[in-house]
Amino acid sequence: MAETSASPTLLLKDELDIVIPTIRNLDFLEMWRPFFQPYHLIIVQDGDPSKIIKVPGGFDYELYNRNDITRILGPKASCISFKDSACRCFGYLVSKKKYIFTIDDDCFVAKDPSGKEINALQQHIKNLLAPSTPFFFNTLYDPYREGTDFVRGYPFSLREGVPTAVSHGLWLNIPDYDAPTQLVKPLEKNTRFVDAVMTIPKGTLFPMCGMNLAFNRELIGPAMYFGLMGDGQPIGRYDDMWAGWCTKVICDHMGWGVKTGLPYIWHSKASNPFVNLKKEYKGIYWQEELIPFFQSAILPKDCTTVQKCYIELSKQVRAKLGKVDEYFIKLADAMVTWVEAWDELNQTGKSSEVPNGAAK
Ligand SMILES: O=c1ccn([C@@H]2O[C@H](COP(=O)(O)OP(=O)(O)O[C@H]3OC[C@H](O)[C@H](O)[C@H]3O)[C@@H](O)[C@H]2O)c(=O)[nH]1
Ligand SMILES: [Mn+2]
Repeated sequence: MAETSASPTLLLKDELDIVIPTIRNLDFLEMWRPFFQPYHLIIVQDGDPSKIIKVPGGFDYELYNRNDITRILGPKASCISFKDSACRCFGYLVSKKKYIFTIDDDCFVAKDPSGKEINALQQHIKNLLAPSTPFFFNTLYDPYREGTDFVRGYPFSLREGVPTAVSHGLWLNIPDYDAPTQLVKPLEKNTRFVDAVMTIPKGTLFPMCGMNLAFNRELIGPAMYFGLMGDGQPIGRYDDMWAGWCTKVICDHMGWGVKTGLPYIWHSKASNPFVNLKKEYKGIYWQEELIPFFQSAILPKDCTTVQKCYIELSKQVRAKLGKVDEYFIKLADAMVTWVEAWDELNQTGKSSEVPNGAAK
């Protein structure tokens, strides 16, 4: 794909929000300042709403705490997790932009093998603006990157590709391992930089991590619900996994692409594996039933919008996973509440965005 004269990043300066969940602080923004400063930030403050989160000067942002979430959503706030990074999806709800990039507050600028700092946001933008190839795998990976192309035998009828809905980035240093793996390999670091972006083939699920993720909100936003986790819930650290499975099934149905690979960020802090084990353990055996469910999920032809797909999926979750655990009945209800909140905030054009400060 030929590079436009203007850098892709500038093309989306006013079309992309950066969503950051935080229960700590935002010092990490200093390192990202050269790449993030031109963009609007949506900060979702988790935990105690009376705690003051200091935003470094010079950033254009809106900040929402739990009181804001309750004020804006009323009873629908029940679908937004508390005391879990899943709260970040509130930022997707209130954004008015076409694209979202979400990043954790312990993720820093990584360097490529040449020592050059990686502008992760720019790479995500390139990924989202270039088509995907879910129907036929290109063995030279992303055919739209400079210096590569489709290989011999690649059908010309498929070379236009399809719209890209999701760009899933990776992590150097602390990899996104589950608790058991973290426990048995406490010192393992990811030092491998793989210079590749690839489309995840249609019909294939993947473990989506919310740490370094971008998506086309206008396409897949209504399905990017980070499931009910944290306070009062029997499970944690499966919010992004849930969103990844739901969105991949819907992207496959709608004919959109999901990419993974570049960009890398530097993940600095390993969360406590014992705490993580307590959060994850039910998910570790439940997912042996969840994966077959998503692999066999079929969406009817009359599901022509993401909302209709998501509601249909929630019905199938209730019917088929409700017997695994009653949690999935609650989650199916929360999925419906999420779509209702999405439509309420995004059809009336109600803007909750205010410059540089707390929400209205
Ligand atoms: O109760 C909480 C805990 C954390 N956050 C914010 O979420 C971000 C991730 O937190 P942390 O870096 O401590 O967790 P990790 O285990 O490294 O994160 C991975 O697993 C959990 C999620 O799936 C996450 O996306 C993964 O990256 C960070 O910004 C915390 O401040 C919170 O809001 N509430
Ligand atoms: Mn982390």
